[in-house]
Amino acid sequence: MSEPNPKPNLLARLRGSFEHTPRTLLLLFRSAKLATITLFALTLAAAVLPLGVAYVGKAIVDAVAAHSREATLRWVLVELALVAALALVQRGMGLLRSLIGARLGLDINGEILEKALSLELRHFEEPSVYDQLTRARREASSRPLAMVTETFGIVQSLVTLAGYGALLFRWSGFAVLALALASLPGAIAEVKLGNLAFRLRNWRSPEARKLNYLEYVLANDAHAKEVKLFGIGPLLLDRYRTLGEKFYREDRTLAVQRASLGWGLSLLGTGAFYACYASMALGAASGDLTLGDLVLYGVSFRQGQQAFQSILSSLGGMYEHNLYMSNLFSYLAIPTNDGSSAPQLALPSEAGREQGIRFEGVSFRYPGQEKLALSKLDLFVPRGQSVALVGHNGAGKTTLIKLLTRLYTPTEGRILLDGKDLVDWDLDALRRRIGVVFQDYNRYQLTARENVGFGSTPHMGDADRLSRAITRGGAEEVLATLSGGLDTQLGRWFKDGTELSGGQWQKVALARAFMREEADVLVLDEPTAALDAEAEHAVFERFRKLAEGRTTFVVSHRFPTVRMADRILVIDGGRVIEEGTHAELVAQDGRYARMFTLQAEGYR
Ligand SMILES: Nc1ncnc2c1ncn2[C@@H]1O[C@H](COP(=O)(O)OP(=O)(O)OP(=O)(O)O)[C@@H](O)[C@H]1O
Repeated sequence: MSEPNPKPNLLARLRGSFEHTPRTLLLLFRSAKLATITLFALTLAAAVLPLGVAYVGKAIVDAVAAHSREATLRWVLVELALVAALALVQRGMGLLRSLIGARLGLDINGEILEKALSLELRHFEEPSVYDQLTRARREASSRPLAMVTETFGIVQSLVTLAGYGALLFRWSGFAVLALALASLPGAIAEVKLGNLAFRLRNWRSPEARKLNYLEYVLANDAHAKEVKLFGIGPLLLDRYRTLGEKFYREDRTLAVQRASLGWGLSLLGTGAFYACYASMALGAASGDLTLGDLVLYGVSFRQGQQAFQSILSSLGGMYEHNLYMSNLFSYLAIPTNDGSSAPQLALPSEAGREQGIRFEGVSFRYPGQEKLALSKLDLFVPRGQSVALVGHNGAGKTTLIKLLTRLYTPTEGRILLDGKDLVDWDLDALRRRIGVVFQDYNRYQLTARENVGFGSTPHMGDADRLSRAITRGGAEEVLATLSGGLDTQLGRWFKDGTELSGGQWQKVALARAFMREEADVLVLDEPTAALDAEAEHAVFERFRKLAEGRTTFVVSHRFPTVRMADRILVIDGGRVIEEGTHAELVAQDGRYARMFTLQAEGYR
């Protein structure tokens, strides 16, 4: 998001306060058209009714002064009717605001999440985008409504102010001027402080995330074990408190500034009021004004001032809301390349087309990193070949898989599947062809049926496919232990959930990948690390059978698994440094052979 200019002039700030109002109103209109129109109509009524009440007040006093009982009673009844109507209008506005707020929050949150779905993996790993997303989500339920409420409030106050101004003008143009001038410094201060408050929160964003993170680590089931056993709780709590204290001090300074400035400015307004009031009272004393006029002008000045004040405080708020909306809109405008608009290139005919996966001079650098994670990789894997990737931690194996599955696009070079660049593939069609299980697979706190079925959502209701996937993933035994079968809630987050062991979760994740029966490229990125040796062997035996005719990539540190592959690639520093079958690589007596011997010795 573009940071607000640190020192824009007042006019620019004022203009900036309303920059996103039209688009927000449009959002509101789209979400709740009828309610918005009604709210606007009620706002106008709420603006006009107090003017009527003030005018009737004058009529009552004049009727009293004229000793007319009938007129007095009549005006009191009119005032009662107006006040009752005003109360009704205000209730209606309150109701509409809460309904519109709920609707708008839901719609905007939906839009934010929909956008999150279209973001690429790199966006989630970019702190600035992640901050933008967090900020957008944090206040989605309150800010847009606040902006609308504030805008309508300003319209209401402007109408009221214009009305009081007109009433007051009948007495003196100077009084109107005094009303405006006495309120001006407040306008400046509000806009300034509003800007400050937002920038404070904006600067804080990364730190605020840290605060949330500390909170999360301290009070979450997944971390509780380590936090207790390593005794890091007090240390983390201490950090949490230190950061929280810093926030508190900043907030306190701002609040004190706001309060003291507000106090000083309200004193100015009070002074202006009493100066005018004295002049009115003297006018009434000398008979230039009726008692009713004195009441009317007094009320007009006072209420006019209040209307002005509420416009001012709305301005400060508007500036903040507007900056929030600008954050939201720029988040929603992040350009994404989700493949939906990718040009669908005509493919050469099936017969003449290369079948397999080709890496051509592929290099990749993670956003914000200097080092290449993959460097000038050339590779061709014909359809049906099984490939194992081995290498030290951080060698680039997972990166290669992420590029192959198009979670990332190469920084340089290209990857072709069946002769067509991955970026030209329709993303859905591409993803349908690839089944993948990562080492950090998800544990959905949902039913077993959903945990498996998510592998192919169109087939979630296909009992045969589900059961085949469960068998292939080796998860039959896991399912057999669940009292509710496929409909058992998994995990501990929700009521009646059954927690699984690490290995059991892994089998469920494997079953999920096997739901993708159409996939002809299968990728297992160390998904068996939590399985015992016997279970891993069983998985790979099955995997081998299933994978017949399909292209497979397996990342593993275990040689009994690796050696089953048709072709082994040894990756180091983002390059393929050795390749061949197990026997060939052992014969080469290079890096692979050394790694193999080391592990074999470990098993002895
Ligand atoms: N999201 C990321 N952002 C920045 N750098 C990353 C990211 N993921 C990985 N890297 C870096 O890229 C390099 C390759 O990492 P990669 O995950 O591909 O290794 P790997 O061979 O799969 O390792 P392991 O066996 O530990 O899983 C490493 O130097 C790592 O620090």
